[in-house]
Amino acid sequence: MAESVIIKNVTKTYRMYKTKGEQLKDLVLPGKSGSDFNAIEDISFAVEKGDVVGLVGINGSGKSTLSNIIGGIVPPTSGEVIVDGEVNVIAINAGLNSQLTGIENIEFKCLLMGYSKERIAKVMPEIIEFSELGDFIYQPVKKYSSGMKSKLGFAISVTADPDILIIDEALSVGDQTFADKSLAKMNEYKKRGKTIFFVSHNLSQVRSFCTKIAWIEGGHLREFGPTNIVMKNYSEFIKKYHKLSPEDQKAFRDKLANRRKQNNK
Ligand SMILES: Nc1ncnc2c1ncn2[C@@H]1O[C@H](COP(=O)(O)OP(=O)(O)OP(=O)(O)O)[C@@H](O)[C@H]1O
Repeated sequence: MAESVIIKNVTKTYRMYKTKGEQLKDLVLPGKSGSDFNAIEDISFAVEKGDVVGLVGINGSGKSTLSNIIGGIVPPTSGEVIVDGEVNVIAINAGLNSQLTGIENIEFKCLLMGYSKERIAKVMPEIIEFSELGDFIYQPVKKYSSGMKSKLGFAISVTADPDILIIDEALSVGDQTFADKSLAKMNEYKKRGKTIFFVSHNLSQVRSFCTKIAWIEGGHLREFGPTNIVMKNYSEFIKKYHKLSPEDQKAFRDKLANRRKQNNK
């Protein structure tokens, strides 16, 4: 089978500051204050065309960072992602301009995807209908709730028919009817052999929808493989994690966070 996404030694490092002063000092004397934090570190795996990959991990593990790097929204600090085809990311805020109206956002995203004026005019009614936003489509996106933003993002992306679709928690904020409709659309994509990345905390949805799982822990890839195997291990981990006292959970998260810090002063 053909590889559709190859992730090679990808690391994303953010500079962290405790105060505004530290941040300013780092501008004047680079490297003298603040510390580096690896949101993700040395992640490598390859995905084949038609794979539906669930990205799982506890809060802050690096799922969104990885999906934004695969989608080309965020550049990696080192490593590379090789993608065969057009990628589209659906997340609550991905690629939407809050100053523009819903309609203007649709036009803008379609232009970015290289659509002609005629093609935009053709897909516009389809996108508006899928979005269920009614007259809100004429309002600036800054007036939208997170569910409404997610609806608009989902409607644009599924109509764009990309080769690779990344869905980041987009279903968790909408209403149930919209989530069902979106899940049906995602299943249609799956049947057509498209590559999908699905970021979710809803483990039963992940289990039923995904064929492979990448389990991210503290910025590292802990496991990658078939859903039945990785989800068994991940569910056991989550059960144990939830049984820990809040102090022990914090100690576990701190241990992972320390591993991600560099050059600490
Ligand atoms: N722009 C940024 N600047 C600094 N740190 C960031 C930035 N974006 C993400 N991080 C940090 O990187 C880590 C990974 O964040 P990310 O959003 O990728 O995690 P996640 O697994 O998607 O979390 P969640 O399940 O809570 O959505 C977090 O500790 C986060 O604080």
